[in-house]
Amino acid sequence: MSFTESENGEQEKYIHLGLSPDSRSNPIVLVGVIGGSGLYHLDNLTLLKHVNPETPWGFPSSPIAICTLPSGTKVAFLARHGPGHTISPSTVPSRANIAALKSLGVRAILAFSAVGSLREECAPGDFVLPTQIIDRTKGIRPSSFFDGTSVVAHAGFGDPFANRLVRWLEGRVKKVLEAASEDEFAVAGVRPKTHTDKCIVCMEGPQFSTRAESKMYRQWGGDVINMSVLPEAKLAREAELGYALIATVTDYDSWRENEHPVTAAEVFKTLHANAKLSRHVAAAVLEDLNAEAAQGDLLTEEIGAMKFSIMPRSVEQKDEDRQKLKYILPTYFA
Ligand SMILES: CSC[C@H]1O[C@H](OP(=O)(O)O)[C@H](O)[C@@H]1O
Ligand SMILES: Nc1ncnc2[nH]cnc12
Repeated sequence: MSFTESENGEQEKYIHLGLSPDSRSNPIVLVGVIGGSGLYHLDNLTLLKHVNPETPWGFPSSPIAICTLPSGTKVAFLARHGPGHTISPSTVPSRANIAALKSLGVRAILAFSAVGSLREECAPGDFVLPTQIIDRTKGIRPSSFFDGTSVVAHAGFGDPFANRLVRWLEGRVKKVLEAASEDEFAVAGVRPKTHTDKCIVCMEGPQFSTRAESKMYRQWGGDVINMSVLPEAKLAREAELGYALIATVTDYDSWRENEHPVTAAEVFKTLHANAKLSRHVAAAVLEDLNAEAAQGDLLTEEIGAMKFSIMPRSVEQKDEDRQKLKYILPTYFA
């Protein structure tokens, strides 16, 4: 295939950004939002179309909504558990989700998740931006794009979230929560707060934790708990995408003495209010985040993150595997 001069320019721009060449045939979308439990759509957006890319790892959880902000900026929205919440946390097709977002040109993912709190100070209704993860999944979720291929890669994951992106979000989320009207967003009469520098435990589920497990996670240093941040965050790192999680607290899990342990009914009580405030936060940050993803330095730490993670004997890598991996890392598997 040959390109005109302007197409060559476009192609260079995509390769410079570490994007899949496939994104040339789609509208360029730099920011992807993954909605969790209770968050199946965003507000204030105009739907342009749905896309459903078939990736080498299958189809995403749901067709991805390509929407425009009031300014015309495009963003992609994906419902993690499907639009009707039909996919359990252990079977979310995370590889397809991350690969599909990357194929659209996405560089930054803002993921939302309903979480249980392991700390008194993180109350239902509060928002938490974690910076660390403890993995308590059980090895049953495909968690690497390199699994089953002849290519071995060891992504760095010491800082599992895109720290610069998290820092950038912190102040903005705080501001939105402070400005949100007390009556509109209060949960049990209390105004939601923002917590930073917290550690999230990702458990397998679908059952909630026992009291003993919940107490153990507190001793380990866990602050909040969910069933979804992994392998999503690992795969975003392998695909060189900036990934940050906005965790919204729904319950106190099962560690509190003399209190009943968490139930789904309790989670549902707070989901609606949290989702409403999440939409508010998304509306407040997406425009600026898109501008940062387009030309700021915010996401530069992710680009090139895999450069020295891939083991070097490329002569022994199978061509079909290189072709597959090119979908997420076109710079290294051209
Ligand atoms: C509905 S309670 C448990 C469920 O909620 C969270 O989902 P998500 O992270 O997608 O908001 C949690 O991870 C569990 O999957
Ligand atoms: N207590 C909890 N444990 C795991 N995932 C959750 N999601 C919401 N609350 C949760």
